[in-house]
Amino acid sequence: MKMIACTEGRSDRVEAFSLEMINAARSIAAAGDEVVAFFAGQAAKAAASSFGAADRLIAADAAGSDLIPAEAYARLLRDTIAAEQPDLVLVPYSANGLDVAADIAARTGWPLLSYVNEIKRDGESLNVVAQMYGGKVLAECVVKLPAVLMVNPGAFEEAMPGPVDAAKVQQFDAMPAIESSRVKMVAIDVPDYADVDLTTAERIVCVGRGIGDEASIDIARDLATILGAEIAGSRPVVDNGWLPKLRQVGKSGQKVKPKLYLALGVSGAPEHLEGMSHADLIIAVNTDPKAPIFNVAHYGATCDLFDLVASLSDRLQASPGR
Ligand SMILES: Cc1cc2nc3c(=O)[nH]c(=O)nc-3n(C[C@H](O)[C@H](O)[C@H](O)COP(=O)(O)OP(=O)(O)OC[C@H]3O[C@@H](n4cnc5c(N)ncnc54)[C@H](O)[C@@H]3O)c2cc1C
Repeated sequence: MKMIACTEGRSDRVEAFSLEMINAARSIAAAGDEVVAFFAGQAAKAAASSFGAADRLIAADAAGSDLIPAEAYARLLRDTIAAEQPDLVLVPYSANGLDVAADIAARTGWPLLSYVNEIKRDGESLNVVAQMYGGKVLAECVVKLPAVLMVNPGAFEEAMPGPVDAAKVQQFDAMPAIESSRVKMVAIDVPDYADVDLTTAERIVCVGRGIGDEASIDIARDLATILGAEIAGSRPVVDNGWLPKLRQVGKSGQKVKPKLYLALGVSGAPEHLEGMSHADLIIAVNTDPKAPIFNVAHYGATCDLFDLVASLSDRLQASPGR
């Protein structure tokens, strides 16, 4: 079986979820199978020095531009699929991947399964566990190959980074596809980290919509201060203007990996998990025992966050240093 693991990166860095796509393919590869990493973007050199867990790398080098629209990425991937004839294409659930996976499935006629968390091999088919309803329901599916799977970042461990054998790197110019693309990506707005950089925080207290209103964030902020943690929020909290955008965790926010992640009133939608599921220790507080955040939490409390935060803050203040 031949598998293409789609990867991404910008400037001189590859996205961590790229290594997860390679590992997802590796996890179902049997002897004699081949895992081919596909990359399109400016970070082709970084891809060649990171994706050694794949058997080969096909890199479409957008040397002059970080602005690669999904339309161009999909076209480059389609050409690669036509040349390689893979049995399986793994695409990350990313802004780019959302467009690319649909394009590939529509044009090849292959089935597409989205929000994939688990993949097991069964002869010519795959048994796949995919999320539905923001992760509240898990669907067990059997899909015949060839197929396209859009895999949730955070669902698989990252493969060990390392260089790809130079003889196994096939590089070509992505610029013609970018220049002829009907969609032009004009700019990428990178956040200014002068205020806070959650990506380097060791402890994070994250509030979700369960916090109720802006004023109530103060009780979580006080707990964060006691814990020496940064305060963060899920997207609805940020969309409501209760916390600044730089403090949003998730797909369209920051990807964090603190030693402690305390999630208060966060449901654990896939887009949120993408930003925090690799934290060393996740503690979740939610009144709903079926909240998907408990699927990734190491410890969980099914209770009202206000009760827990109040008594935890009191206990910590009563015995500092514990
Ligand atoms: C393309 C795209 C990108 C996205 N990017 C992001 C992103 O970067 N980050 C992000 O977070 N989301 C993102 N989302 C949104 C995501 O799908 C969810 O809607 C969002 O994460 C839900 O936020 P939440 O958990 O705070 O709210 P909800 O899903 O409303 O959950 C609130 C939770 O609080 C619990 N609760 C309520 N009251 C209490 C209480 N008193 N005590 C304890 N628990 C309580 C409830 O049981 C519930 O589980 C994105 C969505 C899309 C489509």
